[in-house]
Amino acid sequence: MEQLSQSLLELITQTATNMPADVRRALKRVLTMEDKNNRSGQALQIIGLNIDMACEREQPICQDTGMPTFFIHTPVGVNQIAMKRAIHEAIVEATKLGKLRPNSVDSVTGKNAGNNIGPGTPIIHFEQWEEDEIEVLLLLKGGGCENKNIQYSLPCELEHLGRADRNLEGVYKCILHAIWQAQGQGCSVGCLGVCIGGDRTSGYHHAKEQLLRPLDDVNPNPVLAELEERVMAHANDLGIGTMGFGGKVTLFGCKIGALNRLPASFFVSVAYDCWAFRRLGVRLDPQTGAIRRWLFREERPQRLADQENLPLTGRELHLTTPLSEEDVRKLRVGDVVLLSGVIYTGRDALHKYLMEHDSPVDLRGQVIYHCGPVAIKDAQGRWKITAAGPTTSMREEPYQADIIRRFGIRAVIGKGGMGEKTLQALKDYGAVYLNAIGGAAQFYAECVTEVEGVDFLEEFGIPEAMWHLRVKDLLAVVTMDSHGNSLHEVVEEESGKNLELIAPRR
Ligand SMILES: O=C(O)C[C@H](O)C(=O)O
Ligand code: SF4
Repeated sequence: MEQLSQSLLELITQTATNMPADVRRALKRVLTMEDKNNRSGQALQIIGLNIDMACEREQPICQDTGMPTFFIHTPVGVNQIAMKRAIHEAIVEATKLGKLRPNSVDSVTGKNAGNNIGPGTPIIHFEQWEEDEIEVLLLLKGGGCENKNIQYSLPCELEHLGRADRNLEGVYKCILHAIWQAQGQGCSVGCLGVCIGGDRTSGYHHAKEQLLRPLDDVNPNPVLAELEERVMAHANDLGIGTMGFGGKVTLFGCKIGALNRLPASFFVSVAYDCWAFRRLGVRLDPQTGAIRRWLFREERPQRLADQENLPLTGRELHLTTPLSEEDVRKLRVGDVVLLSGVIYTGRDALHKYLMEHDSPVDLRGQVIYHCGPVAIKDAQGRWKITAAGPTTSMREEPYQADIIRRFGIRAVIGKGGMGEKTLQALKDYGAVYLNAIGGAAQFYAECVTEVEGVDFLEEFGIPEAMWHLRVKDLLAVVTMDSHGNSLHEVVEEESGKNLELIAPRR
């Protein structure tokens, strides 16, 4: 098995950087469904462009390279201990090369392992089979969409939908509710893996297994096939749209499986995957570990975007940091901004820290970017940002208003929107929320012209550190302004009403 580790490294690299063929086909269709001149359409164009850039550069599609989850079938007699060792080797190497972000954090100490190895990471599921090849499927599912997974225990009451009973109608309601509760926070357009039944653990596991099915297959169970079709026919009437901007497309796949359950339990487990749906596979020679063939991978993928640069409308507003109150008060929901100057990344660890400590830099008039980049050092020892899309902002809701007030921050860039407390702070202190396009890590890395410094690297690790980034023309949409308007509130409310129309209460 001398080639095994190298084959696995190729699998990891390709999965992080090259979108699967079936997902490309689905997204290509999605791209034609939205008008390029509206917010969702422009976001989709950026997503298409980002997928092309990632593939050409062999760099991560999204900076969150997710939880490496392997589903492996081996012929009887293959040494699984040796395979596990080879997987670990490949993961460490892929992390060094910046194909994976260091994503494994000690849950007790908060320390980032730095190499993606630790208790529970990576996840490896082995099974034996009677074929004479090894099959390795890899799913890289990021944290933002993982946070939007949801498990229902039927019967239950659902907002906007009323009672969900222990039957397929109840399951249908749960699935629609799952899409609705995710809004744009899981980087819609999304794709669902669903399991009806099982227990709490096997339910989620089987839901994820559904994501291993080709998007264009037909469910072998005709009842589930019909349910999948029904979800696909109606989910796009919700109006959530790309990134929750409102629009015609919200979902590009729904795969449903079922497991037997205990009489007392009836779970519906939903695994929500973002548009950055990364899963590929390989068939390996069981003697050498060499790749015999690829699964889901397109040899020479065609470009998804129409052109190499984003077509701008000319209506974009140019802003340079530091921002004044006047700059910010002029902005209204719906404006598209091109931001230049120095911005500071900060996510969970930094927000918690700033609640109790001073900032290492003066943040008056400055911009906080909710972002955990992939960063590697070049040959001269200088930091280079190789992937840098936004992270879900809602996690900072408990802190953001206080931090805006205490430090005089004028803009927050993130994705998925924030809540009422932050909206009030934007109004009270003159600040704005800018929604960047989630997952577009190459598109945003391109805007970073220089790393001017970094704080808390040792303490917080690469994704959580405070990076001082000089950016040029970073594109984002104003979705919460300083006049009390929030696009997220509007879309959530309207899609809630649509939910009531799609599946009437009983
Ligand atoms: O961790 C990240 O960079 C992003 C995360 O996947 C998210 O969607 O919030
Ligand atoms: S940032 Fe968005 S695209 Fe990336 S892993 Fe998170 S949910 Fe997926």
